[in-house]
Amino acid sequence: MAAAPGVARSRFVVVGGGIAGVTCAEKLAMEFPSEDIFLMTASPVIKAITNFKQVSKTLEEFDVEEQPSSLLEKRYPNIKVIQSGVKQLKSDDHKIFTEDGKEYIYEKLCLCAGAKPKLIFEGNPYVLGIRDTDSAQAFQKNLAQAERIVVVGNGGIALELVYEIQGCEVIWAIKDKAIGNTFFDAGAAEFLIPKLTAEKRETPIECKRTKYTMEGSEEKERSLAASDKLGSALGPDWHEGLHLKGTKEFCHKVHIEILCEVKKIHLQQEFIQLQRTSLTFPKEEKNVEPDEVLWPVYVELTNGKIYGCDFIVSATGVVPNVKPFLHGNNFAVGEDGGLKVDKHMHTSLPDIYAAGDICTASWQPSPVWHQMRLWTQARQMGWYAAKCMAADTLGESIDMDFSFELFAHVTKFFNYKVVVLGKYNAQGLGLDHELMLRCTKGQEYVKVVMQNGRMMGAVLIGETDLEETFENLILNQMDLSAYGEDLLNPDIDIEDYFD
Ligand SMILES: Cc1cc2nc3c(=O)[nH]c(=O)nc-3n(C[C@H](O)[C@H](O)[C@H](O)COP(=O)(O)OP(=O)(O)OC[C@H]3O[C@@H](n4cnc5c(N)ncnc54)[C@H](O)[C@@H]3O)c2cc1C
Ligand SMILES: NC(=O)C1=CN([C@@H]2O[C@H](COP(=O)(O)OP(=O)(O)OC[C@H]3O[C@@H](n4cnc5c(N)ncnc54)[C@H](O)[C@@H]3O)[C@@H](O)[C@H]2O)C=CC1
Repeated sequence: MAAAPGVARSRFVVVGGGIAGVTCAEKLAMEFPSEDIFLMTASPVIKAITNFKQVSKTLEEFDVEEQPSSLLEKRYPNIKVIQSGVKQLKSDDHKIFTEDGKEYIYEKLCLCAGAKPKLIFEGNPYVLGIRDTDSAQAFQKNLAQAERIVVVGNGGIALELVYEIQGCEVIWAIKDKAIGNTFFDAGAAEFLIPKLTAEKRETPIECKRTKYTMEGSEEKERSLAASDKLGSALGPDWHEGLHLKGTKEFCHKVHIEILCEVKKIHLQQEFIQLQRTSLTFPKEEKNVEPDEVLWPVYVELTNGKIYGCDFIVSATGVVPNVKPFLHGNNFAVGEDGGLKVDKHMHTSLPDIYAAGDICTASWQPSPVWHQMRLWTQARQMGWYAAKCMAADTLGESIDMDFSFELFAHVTKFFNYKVVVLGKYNAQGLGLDHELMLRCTKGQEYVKVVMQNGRMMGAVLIGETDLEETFENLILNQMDLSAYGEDLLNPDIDIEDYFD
């Protein structure tokens, strides 16, 4: 049936031009070459995966490029990119409405609208989040004039920032006892800390990849905080094209405040007032210059300390972008605010799927897989959601994708290769587990998590070359009790052992 004038109809509509949405649209375009696939996105550019490499059964590596949507349409002529934000969904009528006043009817819809930074003191102009190209550039611009910043949060972004920033004092405020709590335990944190104090060689700052920039776009004056535009999350090595340098000549100067949160943020005037009454300035702290100036803003921590700074980076996690889709639609939403999806990436509403950062995996997972909002999972979910949409359309059955058998992530922190596998931090294992460690200072840190003689997870920092063997040992759940500590004995070639 033809759609009414002003209304477009497509069998498959995907919302979101990030990794999840683009991968989903590409896979649908391959499965249904004679169907038009509509890809709606609020951002003017889309994310494309290049140089995809399957490192092992479950570990994958790739680059992410920002590209004009015309390139995607050229690669897949049956993908039509519609550059407009979705402002409303009427799931009962299978309709979506975009910001530009248009209406679209779908048969099957996949929501891949990502997430946005969950900021502390949201709305405070001195608090910055980092998510997309715009916010990263706003950060770089502000850093170029900064002498001291406060970084709050202890996950991926904070870890990358404190290491990359040069020429600016960093006060790093973390809730936990040790750094990097989302990826490491205290032992790994100890291994990494010396890198924060080491003098870092000044590397030439250059763009590793050609990045697409909007033609004719002029550099606008920005306020401290970036705009509210919904861009896609940044790609691997996002900081390599940025000049993350403050005004000073030193490399690293990081002071870590543990077991604390931000209690209050005072503007300069408020601080001056308060100083007259109760608050006092920070005393002598390691890696903190004595204060001789007044700062634009002051951060009061729950441990009673107050630090002046130029601005604050809130690297405190993300919240899924569900807002435009919830009104009038009874979606089941997870505790983390994401759209709950079942083992076929299906939300609780008919014909609506979700993938990537927007969704909350709500199936019974494999004992060694868990969700983390990462680009590998965004790709895998987008791909698998398209396969599920295709199978439902064709009345076929489908098994869960193998990528959800084992949590596997490879990345880089403090210039070390980092591989995390399975329940690498003994997540959900309770007290009933054992840890085995091997560490050579400055070179490698290997930790395995064992339960009932079986390997459940591992953290591998440095060039350990153990990822494939450990991946297999976790996947096949072999009883390793007989090998004891030999499992980590560097004099034994573990790969031969298990051949
Ligand atoms: C600074 C930073 C560093 C990171 N580093 C790593 C890393 O090293 N390794 C790793 O694995 N992961 C990393 N991540 C996480 C990773 O980038 C994300 O998990 C992943 O990109 C999510 O992809 P997505 O497609 O689900 O969402 P997004 O990339 O956020 O894309 C969402 C898309 O939806 C669009 N959109 C939003 N709302 C609407 C709407 N209403 N209508 C239409 N379109 C809409 C947006 O414009 C965007 O195109 C990092 C994230 C950040 C911010
Ligand atoms: N190399 C990698 O793999 C990277 C991955 N990422 C991913 O990008 C996403 C966003 O990164 P992050 O913002 O770093 O999120 P995150 O989820 O990795 O870490 C959030 C951190 O903030 C802390 N936190 C939360 N609320 C807080 C509060 N009120 N006060 C103080 N601390 C608080 C948490 O304890 C946690 O340490 C994540 O999904 C992350 O996994 C980001 C950068 C690098």
